Amino acid sequence: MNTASAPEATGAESLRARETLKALYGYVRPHRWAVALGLLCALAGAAGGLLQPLATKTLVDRLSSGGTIGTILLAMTVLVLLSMVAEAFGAYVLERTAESVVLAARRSLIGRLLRLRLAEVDRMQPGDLMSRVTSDTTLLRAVSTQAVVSAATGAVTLVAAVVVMAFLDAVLLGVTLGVVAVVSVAAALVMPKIGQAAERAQAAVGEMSTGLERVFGAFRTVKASGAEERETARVEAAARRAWRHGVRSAKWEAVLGSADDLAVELAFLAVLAVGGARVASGDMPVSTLIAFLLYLFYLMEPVYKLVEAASHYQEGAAAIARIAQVDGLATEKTEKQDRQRSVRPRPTSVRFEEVSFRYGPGLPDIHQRVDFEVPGGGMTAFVGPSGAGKSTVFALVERFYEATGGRVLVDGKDVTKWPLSELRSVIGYVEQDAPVLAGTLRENLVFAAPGATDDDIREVLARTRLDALVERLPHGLDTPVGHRGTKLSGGERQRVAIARALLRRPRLLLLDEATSQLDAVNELALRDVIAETARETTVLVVAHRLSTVTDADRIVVMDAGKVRAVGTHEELRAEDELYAQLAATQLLTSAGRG
Ligand SMILES: Nc1ncnc2c1ncn2[C@@H]1O[C@H](COP(=O)(O)OP(=O)(O)OP(=O)(O)O)[C@@H](O)[C@H]1O
Repeated sequence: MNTASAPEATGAESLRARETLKALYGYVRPHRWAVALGLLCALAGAAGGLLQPLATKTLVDRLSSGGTIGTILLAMTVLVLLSMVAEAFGAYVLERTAESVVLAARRSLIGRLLRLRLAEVDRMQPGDLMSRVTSDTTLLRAVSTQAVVSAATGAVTLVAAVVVMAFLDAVLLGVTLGVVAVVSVAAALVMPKIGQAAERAQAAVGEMSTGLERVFGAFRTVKASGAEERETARVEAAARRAWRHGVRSAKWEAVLGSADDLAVELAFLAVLAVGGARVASGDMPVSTLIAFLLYLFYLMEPVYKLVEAASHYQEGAAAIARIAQVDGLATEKTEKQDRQRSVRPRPTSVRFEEVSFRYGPGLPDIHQRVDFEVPGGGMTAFVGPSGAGKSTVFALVERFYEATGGRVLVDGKDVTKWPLSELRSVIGYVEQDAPVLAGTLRENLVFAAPGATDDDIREVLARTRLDALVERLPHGLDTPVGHRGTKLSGGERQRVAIARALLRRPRLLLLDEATSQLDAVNELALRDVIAETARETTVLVVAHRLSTVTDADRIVVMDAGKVRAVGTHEELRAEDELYAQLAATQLLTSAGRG
């Protein structure tokens, strides 16, 4: 059997039991009064149960002495009803609280996930991160309230029952506890196995989400590659792993569940034997034996509760460990800020001072002492072979990653000194694959500038030549564009992405040109948009088209993580061998020297 790979399975081990308990307390703390109320109700219910055998003993004693039993019967009925009401109310309070714990955990996870640093997201799988929000938090439901209350009521009622049993007959209690102790040791050995299986099952659920996310992220490619069956098998394998570990957890839970039954059954037989002998010898009245046996069955309840609490705890601890891993990931510090959109903004300058950068420890240097200066305004193109580090320049300007050496300055100020949200608010960024989000065209346009007015939108639509498209669409701006904008053409998606960036009225526009060639009309339109924008904004373009560079005020030629030359098209064509080679082909990046 394949027992392999639960990539995150070490989580529970790494998070020590004390930390798990601390984290659990953190979840319960805001709801402690509700949990206390639930506990009180559960205890009231349990107390009702605890009094029953004593009432039964009194009833039997009265019957034997020929007394009346009406009042006792009435009292027992009221007791049963009251304890039922208390238990039902307590259960509701706890379930409600459990949902609130899940909500709080989800809210904090969601808030955290969207603020994660890009380097962390590069390391993790988005599908797995999603499953922590959807699936792992669900497991908190039982552990945060039910397990806490079950453990507390179980412990209290167990002690109370033991005290009453000791008062009834110490010898029989000794027999009972002896049997329970033996079975408890066996149960304690089983516990960690449940936790381990639960964590592996949750990790497999994460892998399943990762697989699905991968498929839907490239749905057409999957179909076009005829990869449906292979991808189905991949996701199914994770589903089967989740099943296998789930079943393993169920098996140990069943063992644990029967262990508590066994404890009580064995204790019952032992008490019956020893107690029967003592009644026969006249050392003990029969009513005491009956009451003791009833307590023994009553004991099932707290023992069952303790076992249930323990297995919920094992499952919950697995979830807590996985959630805590997200808490351990580095996030960005962003502050909310009101943007001033009315005034025409001043273009910013950009400067790289001897910038070195690698994407992570142990990865190669992508930038090696990159140094260039771009004054405010105008258009600067970055060219160079594929992988030279051009898009990485943009990632560092946006501070998606931080330079490992040197400084990146925007408007003369180190990007690490800018408040992050302020830095990004002056930048408009168009990614290379120009992502469009599910939703309407309008939602996509105002995504980076939620306060944009209809006039702003109209102006930008005209500039990006999207007005004709809007007129054609059945619901105009309110037409849904499909998952990732699949209902738009590639050129339209790119122009939507540019319009979105322009609506932000950026002081600096970062445009990572798509490698695909646009048709002549679109190319011309795009060229005009960039030229127009460059009049009032600093525009940096990772250029893949000759037309873009011939228009540029300056061109930065990059090669293997270094700036090789800076100049205009004419200058570079005459002076730089690589640039001359690149420019000789229409598609600038394909002439890589490899
Ligand atoms: N998130 C990342 N993690 C690790 N390595 C990365 C990451 N992003 C990019 N790289 C690596 O960094 C190098 C430079 O990438 P970059 O995207 O800056 O190149 P580029 O010059 O823009 O290339 P292209 O013209 O093909 O878009 C590449 O070799 C790439 O493999």
